[in-house]
Amino acid sequence: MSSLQSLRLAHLHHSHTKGATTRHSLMRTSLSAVPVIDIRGLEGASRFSTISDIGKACREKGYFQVANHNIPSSTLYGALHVASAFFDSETDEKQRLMSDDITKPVRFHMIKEMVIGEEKIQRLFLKHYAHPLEEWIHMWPSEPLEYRNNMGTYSVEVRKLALQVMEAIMESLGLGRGYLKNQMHDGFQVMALHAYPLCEHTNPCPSFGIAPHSDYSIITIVLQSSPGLEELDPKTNTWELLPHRYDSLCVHVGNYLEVISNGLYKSAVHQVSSNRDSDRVSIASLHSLSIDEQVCVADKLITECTPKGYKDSNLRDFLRFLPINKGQHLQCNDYIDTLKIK
Ligand SMILES: O=C(O)CCC(=O)C(=O)O
Ligand SMILES: [Fe+2]
Repeated sequence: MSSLQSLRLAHLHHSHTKGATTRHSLMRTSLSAVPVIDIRGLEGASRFSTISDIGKACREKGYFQVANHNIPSSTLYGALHVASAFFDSETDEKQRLMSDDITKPVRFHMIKEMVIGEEKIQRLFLKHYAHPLEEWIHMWPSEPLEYRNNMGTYSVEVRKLALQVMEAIMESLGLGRGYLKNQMHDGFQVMALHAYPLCEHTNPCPSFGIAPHSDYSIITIVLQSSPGLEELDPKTNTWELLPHRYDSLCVHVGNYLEVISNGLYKSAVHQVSSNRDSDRVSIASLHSLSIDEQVCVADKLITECTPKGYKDSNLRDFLRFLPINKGQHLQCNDYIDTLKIK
C-alpha cells in the first residue's frame, strides 16, 4: 500500500454529534510543542541524555512522540489498513463480536447518537487483548483475511517498543533498568481500535470524537491514520493537536505509571476531536502489568516530603470499576482519582 490516503471509510459518512457542553473549548498551542524523542538515542553513548529527555517529557507533559523506532512503515500501514477494512466491511464478524459486555477479551461496539431524530454513527470501536498473542489471536476478527497477520505483527512490534520505553521510563525515575522488568514482560496488552467518520457539519463542528480521558495503562502507544488526537498540556491548560507524521507514534503516561511514580508523572489527558477533512482510524495499544498483579507506588519514591499518594490496585479492580461508571467512556481522570490518597 503506497499511501494512507487510501485508508478511506467510504460508507461511514455520517455526522457524529455529542453535546457541545462536554467539549473542552480550550485554545490550541503550536504543533511544535509536542516533545519528540529519537528512540535510537537509547542505544550507545546518548542513552543517558535520551532517558533524561523522556523523563522531562513525562514530568512536564505526560506525552511524547517517538521517532526512529524500528517498526517498519509497512507494518504500521498494514495494521491501519486491516483496521480500516474491518470497520468498513459488511461481514458477519462485526455481528459476532458486537457486545456491550466490557469484560469480553474481544469486543466490537458502535457508538450511535440521535441527531435531529435520526440515528447516526459517532464512532466504531474494536478492542482485543493482544498478549500473549497465541492466547487471543484466534478470537480476533477473521475478516479481512490479513487481519490477524497484519495486526498480530504490529502488536508484537509495538509491544517490543513499549517494553523498551517502559524500561527507559523506570530508569528516568531513578528506579533502575530492571525495575518491574519481569512483570512488564509478563504483562498485559490490549488494543483499542477506533474509526471516526467524517464530520459533515460546517465550522464550528459540534460533534466530538472521544471525550477527555486518561488511560488505564502504564503507557499507551497510539498510531493514527490522520490528525485528531489532542493532548492537554498540564502547564498551560491548552490542547495540543498532535502533529501527524506517517511513521511516528505517540506515547501517553497512563494511570498506573502515575501510581508507580507517586504522581511525579501524571496521566496524559487526551481527547479526539471530530474530523472535518477525512475519516480517521487509530490504534491505541495499552500496556500494563498482568490483570491480577498489584501496581504500587515505588518504595524509593516514598519519602517524608512525598508520602505514598496512591492506593495499590490492579487491572481487575479497574474492570470492576468500569460498569458502575457506565462502561463506555471515562471522563478525564475518573479512575485515577479513586486511587488517590487524600
Ligand atoms: O483515537 C485516538 O487517537 C485515541 C484513542 C484513545 O484515546 C484510546 O483508545 O484510549
Ligand atoms: Fe485514550
